Amino acid sequence: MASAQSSVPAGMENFTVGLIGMGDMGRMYAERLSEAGWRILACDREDRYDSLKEKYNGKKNIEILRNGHLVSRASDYIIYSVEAAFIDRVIAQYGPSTKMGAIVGGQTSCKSPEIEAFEAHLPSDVYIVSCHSLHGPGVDPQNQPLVLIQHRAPDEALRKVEIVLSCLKSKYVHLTAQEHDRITADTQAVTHAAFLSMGKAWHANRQYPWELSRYVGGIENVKMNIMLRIYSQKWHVYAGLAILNPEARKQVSQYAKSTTELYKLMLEGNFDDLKARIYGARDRVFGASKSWASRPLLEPSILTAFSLGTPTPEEPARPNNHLSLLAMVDCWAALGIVPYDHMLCSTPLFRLRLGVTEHLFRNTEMLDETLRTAVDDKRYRSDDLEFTFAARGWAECVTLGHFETWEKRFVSTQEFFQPRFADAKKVGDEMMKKVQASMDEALKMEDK
Ligand SMILES: NC(=O)C1=CN([C@@H]2O[C@H](COP(=O)(O)OP(=O)(O)OC[C@H]3O[C@@H](n4cnc5c(N)ncnc54)[C@H](OP(=O)(O)O)[C@@H]3O)[C@@H](O)[C@H]2O)C=CC1
Ligand SMILES: O=C(O)C(=O)Cc1ccc(O)cc1
Repeated sequence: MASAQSSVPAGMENFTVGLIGMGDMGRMYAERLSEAGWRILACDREDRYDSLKEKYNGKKNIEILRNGHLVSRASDYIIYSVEAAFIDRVIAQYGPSTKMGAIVGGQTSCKSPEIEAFEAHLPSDVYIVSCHSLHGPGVDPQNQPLVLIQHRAPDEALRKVEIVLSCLKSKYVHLTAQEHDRITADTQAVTHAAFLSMGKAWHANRQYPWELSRYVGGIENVKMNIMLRIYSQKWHVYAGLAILNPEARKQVSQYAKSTTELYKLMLEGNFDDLKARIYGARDRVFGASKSWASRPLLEPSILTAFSLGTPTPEEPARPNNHLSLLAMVDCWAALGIVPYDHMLCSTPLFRLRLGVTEHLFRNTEMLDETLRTAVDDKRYRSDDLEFTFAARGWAECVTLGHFETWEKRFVSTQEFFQPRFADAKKVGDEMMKKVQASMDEALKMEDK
């Protein structure tokens, strides 16, 4: 069964990997693992059996089966790659068919419900080792973090999972389910709230921000690009991550609270209190971090490279008050979160989101100009009002656990920005490559 470039070690030639859910992540795993020589049994919903079978017919060690029962009974390691909101239902359906002694894991972005479902529905004679690739399906997994959760399994089972997934060339991070959920809430949930709100605010004002002025600075362009990238993904990925993660609610609510309080200080024209609050937050979030002290996540030249147009005397660079970024740091400070503590578990997009925030806070002159603009420049008031509404709207949705409302909010804005996604992806890939190269360089320096 092993292919020419097989990475299947002796003794595991007959080891079979089962994939339930052949969406973006499931397909990425199926294709990469099969290329490394592993035998794959995979399924999606039964009505996709014929189309999937045709797509993978006779190719790359992948056999498509009709449903998860057939995958579960014949696989030695089964990965559920379905929507987080369905995980309980799907595991309840197929879990009892799991082969005796097999290893089972899931790819959902939030681990508490997944682990609960495994415990509730899997037979006691199977092992649980879960996983989470901390990147989207279009990103090369090499050197990206891959969380492994040895929940109910001997070391030998974990070792087998490590061997199978080694072909992804990711960096393993071993965590408990609870640690995983805490870290992803502190990093992804907070920063998603910021960029989801940004998109909603622009949409509410019916603005394509890149069309507002002839010169768009690097920081603005990176912000827009990250926003577009988030809205170009499937809604359920971000909804699941926020709504189902028991740790995320507090973070998303605090983000809305921080936004509202900062906005009120701006309306009052209270420069001194705003400055004291933001400087205090900066010191708490960035002050003790060694990596902040050593080098920036985003080289300033990267940001400059992504400016659009050139400032002219008629169209000079226009300062912004960056409420979205100020609120992110205020939120982390209020919750005692230092995002650098979680860099081992950071996604490429998170590094970009933190990088752009860090860029603003590293530069005292720019930060002061931002605070001045916040108080003095009334041209941003309506954008910021919409932004504040948006942040509160997302927080309410997450607190109430309303998936349907969340979907409607997301999809309506997704439709508004749809025409820009293809271009944004090209530029975004370029940005992430540069951030990755800069991080690899920093790691090399630390190793010396
Ligand atoms: N996309 C990302 O960036 C990342 C996603 N994840 C997580 O990985 C998981 C999968 O995400 P992703 O691949 O992007 O999502 P997709 O929506 O692309 O894939 C999920 C697939 O599972 C299918 N499915 C649902 N129910 C069943 C069932 N009973 N049997 C078989 N298949 C079923 C879905 O069908 P249908 O569409 O009809 O429901 C869909 O094809 C999610 O939990 C997500 O949070 C993790 C890391 C990154
Ligand atoms: O938004 C991010 O940080 C991403 O890089 C995309 C992503 C979304 C969900 C995940 O579970 C993992 C990665």
